[in-house]
Amino acid sequence: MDQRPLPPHVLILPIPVQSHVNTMLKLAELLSLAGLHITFLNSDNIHHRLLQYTDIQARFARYPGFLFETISDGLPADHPRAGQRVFEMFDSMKAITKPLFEEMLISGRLSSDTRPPVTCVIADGLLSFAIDVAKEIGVMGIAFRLVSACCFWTCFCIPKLIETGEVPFKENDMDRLIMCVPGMEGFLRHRDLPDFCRVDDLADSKFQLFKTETHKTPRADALILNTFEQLEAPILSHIRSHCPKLYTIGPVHAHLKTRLAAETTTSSSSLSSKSNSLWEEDRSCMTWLDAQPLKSVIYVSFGSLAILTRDELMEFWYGLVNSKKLFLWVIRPDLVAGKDGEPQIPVELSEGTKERGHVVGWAPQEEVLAHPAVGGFLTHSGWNSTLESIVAGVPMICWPYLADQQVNSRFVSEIWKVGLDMKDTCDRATVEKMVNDLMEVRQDEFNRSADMMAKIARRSVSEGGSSYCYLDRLIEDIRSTSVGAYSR
Ligand SMILES: O=c1ccn([C@@H]2O[C@H](COP(=O)(O)OP(=O)(O)O[C@H]3O[C@H](CO)[C@@H](O)[C@H](O)[C@H]3O)[C@@H](O)[C@H]2O)c(=O)[nH]1
Ligand SMILES: C[C@H]1CC[C@@H]2C(C(=O)O)=CO[C@@H](O)[C@@H]21
Repeated sequence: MDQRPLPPHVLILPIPVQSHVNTMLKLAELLSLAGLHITFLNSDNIHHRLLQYTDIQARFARYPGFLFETISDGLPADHPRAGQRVFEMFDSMKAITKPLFEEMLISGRLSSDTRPPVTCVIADGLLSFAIDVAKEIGVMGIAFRLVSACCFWTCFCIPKLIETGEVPFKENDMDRLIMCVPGMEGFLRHRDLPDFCRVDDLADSKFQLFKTETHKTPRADALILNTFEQLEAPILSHIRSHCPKLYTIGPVHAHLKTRLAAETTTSSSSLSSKSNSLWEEDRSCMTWLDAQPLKSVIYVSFGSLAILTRDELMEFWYGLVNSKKLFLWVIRPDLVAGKDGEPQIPVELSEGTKERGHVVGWAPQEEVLAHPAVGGFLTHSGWNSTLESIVAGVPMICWPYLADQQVNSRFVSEIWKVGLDMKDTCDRATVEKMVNDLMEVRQDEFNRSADMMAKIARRSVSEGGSSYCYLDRLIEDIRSTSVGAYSR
């Protein structure tokens, strides 16, 4: 066996959905900046959409060791890949993607005379099969779970929730406190648990997926989380007692910006870390924002997967118009369920929107949140949106839709105090009141808190910050384990 150290070659496997791909592409670029070889394994569906709406090939061409590969997600081309149906992907990936992935790694066809063999696998934290394959071929297997530490830890405590009878819910007292999740005893209620805990039958496939996959995480050689120490310290210490090799490198989007800015080559300065959008961005919103007063606009977006009923859409719409505040709203082409034709929009809504609103199908969200005219964010509490809002110092109104969003919204309002939790309600009066509380009545209070948290977040990804140091340590560990790869 040739004992010369193998150059590090990392294979990255995301769950094929917008936010996971987006964040893992940013990690891939951070590792490429450090000179590591990267093979990024997208699904055919995602790869096609990235080529359609981004300059992804050109952007990554500057990294000679970077290569895109594709693999089937096992779903039919016309599958919606959104809403609760997104979870069907896990069955198809286990049935179809897993054997293809295994063959890809074991056959060694990702290496050649000019490309070293894979020496490390970084896989989405819910794809434990990829860690098993990494072990099989004797290379480092790292889980990257794309949710908050508080959500990860809540999922990790699912067996305790079952043991103590907290799940399934016995009574419908959704405000009863949960006392068996260490670190969350004083404020986590039943309604704040991930939505897949709201089941009567524990054999529910989504419930079992999160319970099983989360509990397999310690089998990985290490765990990466997109968070920063100062944001979730108490929870991170609980996680480290089970996953001692834990790298907190977030907010990843801000971390990449910092490292690209530090690059001396002129090409990197022109290559701002663009978003990796799967929809066409409508930049008219930036021109519209330029014409608005400071902190006068509430930005509204429910991420890439949430699906609203028509009634929910109307309640948000009336609440926004009745608040008399300016609003910028992302209404994705597939946001509203059963959009069979465009029923008549009430005149008071169309008039109010014409006067104070701007609607786009997809926005350059990081740029929007950084715009001085934006004073608030009505969000579904997806983890990337939450981190982007924290870094931008923009207070939030949280209307969680699924999974981790319920936990995130509770932390935003009760622990980090950078917003309001609108969980489990959707009526125009509440929307109007919360928008006015955030944008007017309590604006100074939330801005002070949000500004403080933004400074801490930015410091963590600056040189010498906790996330900056953890990323350096991750890169060093990948390099050193590459030496012993294939001989484990
Ligand atoms: O008009 C838009 C709207 C969103 N975004 C971006 O899309 C991403 C959305 O990510 P996120 O806020 O995390 O929401 P989801 O797309 O819903 O993400 C899924 O995956 C996340 C990470 O696991 C989870 O936290 C969420 O709950 C889950 O729904 C963010 O980076 C946004 O900047 C845009 O660029 N333009
Ligand atoms: C897109 C969904 C698939 C799983 C993700 C997740 C996680 O724990 O990684 C939680 O639910 C959703 O937010 C994500």
